[in-house]
Amino acid sequence: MVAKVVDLRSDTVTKPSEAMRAAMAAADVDDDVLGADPTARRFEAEMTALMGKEAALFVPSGTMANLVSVLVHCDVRGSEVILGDASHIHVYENGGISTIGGVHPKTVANNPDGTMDIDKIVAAIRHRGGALLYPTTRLICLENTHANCGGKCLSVEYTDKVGEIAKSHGLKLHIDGARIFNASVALGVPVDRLVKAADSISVCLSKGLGAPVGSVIVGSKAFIDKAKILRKTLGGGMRQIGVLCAAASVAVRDTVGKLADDHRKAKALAEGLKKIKQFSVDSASVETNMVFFDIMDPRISPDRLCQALEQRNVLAMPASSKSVRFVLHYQISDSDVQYALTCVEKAVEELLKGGTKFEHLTNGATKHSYGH
Ligand SMILES: Cc1ncc(COP(=O)(O)O)c(C=O)c1O
Ligand SMILES: C[C@@H](O)[C@H](N)C(=O)O
Repeated sequence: MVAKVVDLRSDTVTKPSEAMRAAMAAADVDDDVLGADPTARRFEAEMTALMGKEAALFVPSGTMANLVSVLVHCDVRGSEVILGDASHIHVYENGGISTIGGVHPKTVANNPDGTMDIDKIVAAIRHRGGALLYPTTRLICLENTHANCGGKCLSVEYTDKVGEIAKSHGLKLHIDGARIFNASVALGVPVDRLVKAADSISVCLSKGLGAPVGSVIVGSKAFIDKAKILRKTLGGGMRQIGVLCAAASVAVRDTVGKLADDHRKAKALAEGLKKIKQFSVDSASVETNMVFFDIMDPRISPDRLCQALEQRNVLAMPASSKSVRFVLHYQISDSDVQYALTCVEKAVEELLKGGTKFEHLTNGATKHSYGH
């Protein structure tokens, strides 16, 4: 019998549900480059309505969704985008907006709650008069929820305020909404209201929503028309994508309602971790499905803890040289949370005794570190 693995590395690890697989098998498809895949069109129309925008475009990944969005807004050489110094776009997307798009990043410090100070955003906007010397600010990017800030939610009031600043300075606003549904559920704000101020949003279908692949960009029709061309330029024009959109449609239908449970389980996990005196966990700050905790004992490193957990079939990722990240998703049960906590307690005991011999890692849990 294969031992069950409790995979807390990310909410990207879910396997497609039976309903998703059935929808994939039955999907009505066509060549989406030569014409229009009917299931993709239907799904894009669903997302357009759900997000309260004019149009939507399915893309293979969140990274491509952000890249395409930034490049559409910053389609003139010398453009600059204001974004968080801990944002996914700036830290985890290989600098694609610059290396591929030639867009200059102007980082502003992310606060622990995922925001950037409003006055620092305004101060980062280049004066038009400096065009000979300076890049030209064209875009502001937010991230909601904020992955590197513990899955924190940006409020609708904050988002609207940044939107007002963008508009008053002739700029556009993009939201990296990889987990926007987590924010919507945690805040109790309808998702279309939460993103109302944004000109474009990238929404990951393959994270907490549990679809096997993909993201969707939403925005104005003119924006999406340009995004579609750029998607093709980047090699993201795909053929019978109805197979993927069918699963994504099931994911949106079936999993949004489960996100609150993910948040509850994250809280429960954080409360359990808080009882381990070698850890520092701010369980009160857990707003959605992510739990970050610091290891305060020098005998225990994030890598060694993750290795010891892997030997008990619990998978996690180091988040920095002294912290670990657990991410909850709908395929983690309450008993899995309890099992993981028991394994953490045993791993800590073992590491404190110094008795753990580490086998060669099999699953790659600690080959990849989330941290930066
Ligand atoms: C906040 C955020 N934005 C974008 C992405 C990129 O998504 P993908 O992995 O599908 O490229 C991720 C993680 O995957 C993320 O956490
Ligand atoms: C690793 C990172 O790119 C991914 N978005 C995650 O949160 O797991």
